[in-house]
Amino acid sequence: MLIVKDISQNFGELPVLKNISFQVEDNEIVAVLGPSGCGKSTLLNIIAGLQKPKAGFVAGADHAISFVFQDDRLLPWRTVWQNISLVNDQENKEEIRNLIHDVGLENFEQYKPCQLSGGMKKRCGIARAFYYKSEILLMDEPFQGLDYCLRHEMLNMLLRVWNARKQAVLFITHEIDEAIIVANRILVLSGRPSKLVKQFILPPQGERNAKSNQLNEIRQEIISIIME
Ligand SMILES: Nc1ncnc2c1ncn2[C@@H]1O[C@H](COP(=O)(O)OP(=O)(O)OP(=O)(O)O)[C@@H](O)[C@H]1O
Repeated sequence: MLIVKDISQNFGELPVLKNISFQVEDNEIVAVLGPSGCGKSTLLNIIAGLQKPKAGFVAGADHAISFVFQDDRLLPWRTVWQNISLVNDQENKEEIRNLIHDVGLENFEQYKPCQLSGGMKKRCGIARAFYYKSEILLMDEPFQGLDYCLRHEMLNMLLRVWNARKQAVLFITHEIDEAIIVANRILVLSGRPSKLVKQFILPPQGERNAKSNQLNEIRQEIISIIME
């Protein structure tokens, strides 16, 4: 479980985050939405321990955090297999094979990043993040810049991998529909200084219909919070 308690952050005179508190349970995908520049990446950097907050604390994920960034950060001189395997000391061949299968990279194990498409690099990054045994997986707009179809393919792939492993995921995005597809819970932040305005609990994946009135209402409410 991840506990974020009363986090505030300033950059000089600029107040960015104000008293942000929430938890992410094990086996839960929580999406964070908010207007551009409200401090989503700042929050993630604080949780990852890359930045110290002005106030508040983060608990529950001190030692084991996986991070998927907007860019792929694969080692260019390593193959797909090696990029995944290197995050753990002991190589678990079966788990790597399963992950490569689940992300759809079978037969590309020996390819290097320069031989992969953008989507394939994302798949490799996701496999690597799940292979590293972490308490929480942090994802900072991992599918930004991908076209609509590819983004949907990636979200389905993420859900497939997650369903087989169920781990705590904090997913930062500015795409409302992305959050509605992938998350169990959505946290909505206001503009700077950013506060946690509201959280939405989504219906279980199997019962979720993107066109349902319930999800439309959630979508509209999120839009009105973000546009305020
Ligand atoms: N290291 C830093 N030094 C000074 N200001 C910073 C620093 N990092 C972020 N900021 C400022 O903090 C605010 C929040 O930035 P952040 O990148 O966290 O927002 P975001 O919500 O992730 O934005 P976006 O959705 O556009 O990616 C911005 O005004 C930014 O200029």
